[in-house]
Amino acid sequence: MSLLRLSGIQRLSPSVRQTIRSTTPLRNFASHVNKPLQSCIASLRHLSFSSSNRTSLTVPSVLSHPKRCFSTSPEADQQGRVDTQRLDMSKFPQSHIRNFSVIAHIDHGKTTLSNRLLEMTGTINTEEEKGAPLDALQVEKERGITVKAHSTSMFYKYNGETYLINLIDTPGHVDFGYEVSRSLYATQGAVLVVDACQGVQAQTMANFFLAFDAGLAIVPVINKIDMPSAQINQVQEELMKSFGITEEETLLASGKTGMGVEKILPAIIKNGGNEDSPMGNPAGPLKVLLFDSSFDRFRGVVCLVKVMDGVLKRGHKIASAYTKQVYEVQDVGILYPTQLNTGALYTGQVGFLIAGMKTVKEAQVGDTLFDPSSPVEALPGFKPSKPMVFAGLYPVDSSDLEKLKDAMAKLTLNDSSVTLQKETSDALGMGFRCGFLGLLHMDVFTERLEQEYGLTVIVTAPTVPFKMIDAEGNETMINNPSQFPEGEAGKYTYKEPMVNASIVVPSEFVGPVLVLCEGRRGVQQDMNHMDTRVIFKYKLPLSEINTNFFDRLKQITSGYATLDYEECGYEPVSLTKVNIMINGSPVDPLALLVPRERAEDMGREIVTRLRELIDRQLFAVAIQASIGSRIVARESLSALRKDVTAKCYGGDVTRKRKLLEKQKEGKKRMKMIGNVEVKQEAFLAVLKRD
Ligand SMILES: Nc1nc2c(ncn2[C@@H]2O[C@H](COP(=O)(O)OP(=O)(O)OP(=O)(O)O)[C@@H](O)[C@H]2O)c(=O)[nH]1
Repeated sequence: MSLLRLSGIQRLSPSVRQTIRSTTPLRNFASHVNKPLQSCIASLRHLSFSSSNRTSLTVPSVLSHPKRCFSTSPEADQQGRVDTQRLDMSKFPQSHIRNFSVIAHIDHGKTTLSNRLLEMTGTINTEEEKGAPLDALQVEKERGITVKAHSTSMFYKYNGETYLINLIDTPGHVDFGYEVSRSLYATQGAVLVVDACQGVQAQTMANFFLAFDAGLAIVPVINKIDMPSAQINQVQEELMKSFGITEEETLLASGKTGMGVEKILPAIIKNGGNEDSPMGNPAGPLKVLLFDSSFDRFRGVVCLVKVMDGVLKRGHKIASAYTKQVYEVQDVGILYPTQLNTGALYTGQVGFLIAGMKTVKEAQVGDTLFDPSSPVEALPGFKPSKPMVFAGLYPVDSSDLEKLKDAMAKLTLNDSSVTLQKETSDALGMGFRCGFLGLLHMDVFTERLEQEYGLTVIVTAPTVPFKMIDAEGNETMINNPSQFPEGEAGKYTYKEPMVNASIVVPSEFVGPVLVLCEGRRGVQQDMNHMDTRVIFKYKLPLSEINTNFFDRLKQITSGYATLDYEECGYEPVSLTKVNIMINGSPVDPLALLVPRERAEDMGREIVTRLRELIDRQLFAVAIQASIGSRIVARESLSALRKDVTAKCYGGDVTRKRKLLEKQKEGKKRMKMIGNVEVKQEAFLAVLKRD
């Protein structure tokens, strides 16, 4: 068995190359395929996916450090466990280190498989630890999704030698793609997990090409082979057709039962050989890549680092290339799976670092840390993640504003991709305009506010960032419909963010998917057949993807379609604002920016939907949509008071109180707009489209 890696490019047959070229949704991979390896590496060095939100690699780490050092490793027991009390990290030279990420489409079983590996190597032992050590956030456990990449080290004995293996479990959802790209930067290999029932899906392709472009060794694993509906042969064919991965290269496993999992670590060690151990100069001046950071209430900022050259030791001084600040290393070690102080990390090793940084802003992801007495050239760094969805967050109870501010400040300590700005709404009072990576990211953030800080918030209709351009060509970003210059809109031109979307769908659903994409202003770029499935590539406005596109896609394909997308620049749009009024008063959080040609239809659709979402009140309610001063739609709610206690025969006070309490509970996520109660669903009515 051999690992697929950069040098494997030449092995690909012309038909496979063609398939990769035509089915590659996200990168211009084809341009590297036919070149000799040297020029291929040279061009990879200069790869800069400038238009990509997901991709932030610029120079694959494997290419930038020419030296390696080999010697022997320390003794471990048969399972690979070492005496953590006397752990000497200097005993793990580069030849005995493997750093790899686990990548896959969402729900294909990365976390389950990663946990199996930790169990197998004795890294986790107790039942509690086996729970879900790699999905640490409450929201991750509850939803069964990974939101943040999780790094863990383990020891593994192979052919009498102990290896230090660092595994990074990455999120599968497209919103958190930036976590995948920066994780890949700290690794030399990637385990590509593919569900045996679902086969190659949209994020399988996106993540494969991220890893492939970074020159990583790829270990393909067909997972969930215990499932009765597993179609191993078919998935194998898809891997061959999509990526040129042969049957001999593929491992079969089940993260759930543990079947076949024992072959994964040997594959990572053996097949890559020393070629896949991390490079770097152990005798060189200290150079450390900071690839992730989090905030610990007790310990301050915890950085995740990879030592590129030299040795990182407790007590030594380090400087940040980004902030120019100097710190003293207070603690350094590996995550096993919790922090284990080792006093030092050596070239090629991945672990944590605590250096008295006060906020995560000081711990800029992609930063280079070095010895201030021996300055080094900074690593190229990562492109910062850019928020693509903006929404207002308002406390249901206005007196919670300060609490909300504090809670958001704390949450953003751990999630620097969220942007915050104070805003005031006529209808909702004081709140915050927040920028998120996508709708799931927004959902997770608001859920964490509720779970971790007990705060209930109203989220207003999300909008994408538009560009407003004046006659001189000056650009202003518009993240809120209230910034739209209604009276003088004609003085400006507008641009909207676009995405390149890849959709994988069974052939029988081609028709409905075409109709959906065209209806959402999509322009087809490509369409390819892969056995019984079709891969579409569409250029679509991001605002269209954000309005229940994925839900509709799932509905019309009986749940089979998968979607991946990445930002691909801005295109002109003729923009206008639709205002919504309740009983004659404009409700600013319900306003939306839409293409002029769709504005009237959208106004009508939203007013109809709001009619269903706003409860009847003691008085009549009029809901209207207007464009400028022109009313384009109107719906009315007649007066009615729903008496929830009507069925309680007079005397039973306790029962009556219980019902009223229940009704109160149901009103929790509501806001009074004028004298009309508007519930959370109404604010998100704009997200729904037929
Ligand atoms: N039958 C079976 N089910 C599995 C296997 N591996 C994972 N699952 C199930 O598949 C679902 C998703 O598993 P996860 O490990 O959370 O998937 P993931 O890829 O980490 O998910 P994200 O990080 O959210 O993308 C869970 O319900 C698992 O129990 C397997 O080998 N066999």
